[in-house]
Amino acid sequence: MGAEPAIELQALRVEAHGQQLLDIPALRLTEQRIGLIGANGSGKSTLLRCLNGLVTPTAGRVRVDGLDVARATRRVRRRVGFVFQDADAQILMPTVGEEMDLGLKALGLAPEARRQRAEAALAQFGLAGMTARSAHLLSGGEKRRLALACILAMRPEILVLDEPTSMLDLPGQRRLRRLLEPLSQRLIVATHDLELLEGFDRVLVVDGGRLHADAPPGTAVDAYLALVEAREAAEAAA
Ligand SMILES: Nc1ncnc2c1ncn2[C@@H]1O[C@H](COP(=O)(O)OP(=O)(O)OP(=O)(O)O)[C@@H](O)[C@H]1O
Repeated sequence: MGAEPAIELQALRVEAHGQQLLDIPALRLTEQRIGLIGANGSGKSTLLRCLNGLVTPTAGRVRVDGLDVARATRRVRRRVGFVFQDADAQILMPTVGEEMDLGLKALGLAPEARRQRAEAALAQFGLAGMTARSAHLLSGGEKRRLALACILAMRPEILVLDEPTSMLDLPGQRRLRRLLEPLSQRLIVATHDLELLEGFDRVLVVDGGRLHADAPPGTAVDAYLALVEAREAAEAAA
């Protein structure tokens, strides 16, 4: 078992309450920019959650850079930063500064190092000088950027983003895309924002918990569109 930079999924099944949520074949993910698309309820969040142990598969195994997610969950979570779809679910502390400090404290960093990292990450995400602000009174876009800044300040090697641009207005979506683009981390992003996939290396299409396509963005988006159109045609004919 080497520390090769890859996320490896052994054939993965997730079941809950007798229902199959995910049934994905073995996959090896090594690319820098990987997208995950599919209809509401197709299993995108469930798959992302398997990557850092938030969901434990019923069968199969996930390895991140050689680490078994189920056994080395803490080490995997240091490596894999997870940004939730709902920033409100991620933001726990009353102020921006306290929120930034929470994860950095957990890393065992000294106060001055925490302050420096927090300030740098806030500036990177357009939130400089906002440490005293109430985290819960930020706008939706600011909350998203705060959630990202918190995770990135912890310097993960892989960033998992669940619908990072949902609920953002057009300028907010564009701003977030521009912020994500230069990041050196490997990104794995579930999204309905197909423009976000521009320049991605690989896109997985999930449908009903199964892998429908695995291709570069253009081909994958075409496969997704064809799937949607086939469903619509079947519905119209019924
Ligand atoms: N813990 C759970 N118990 C039972 N069902 C679950 C659980 N978690 C998710 N599901 C169901 O699994 C399916 C896939 O959900 P998931 O959130 O992964 O979809 P998604 O593709 O991320 O959807 P969306 O685009 O709406 O965010 C849904 O039908 C959901 O209701």
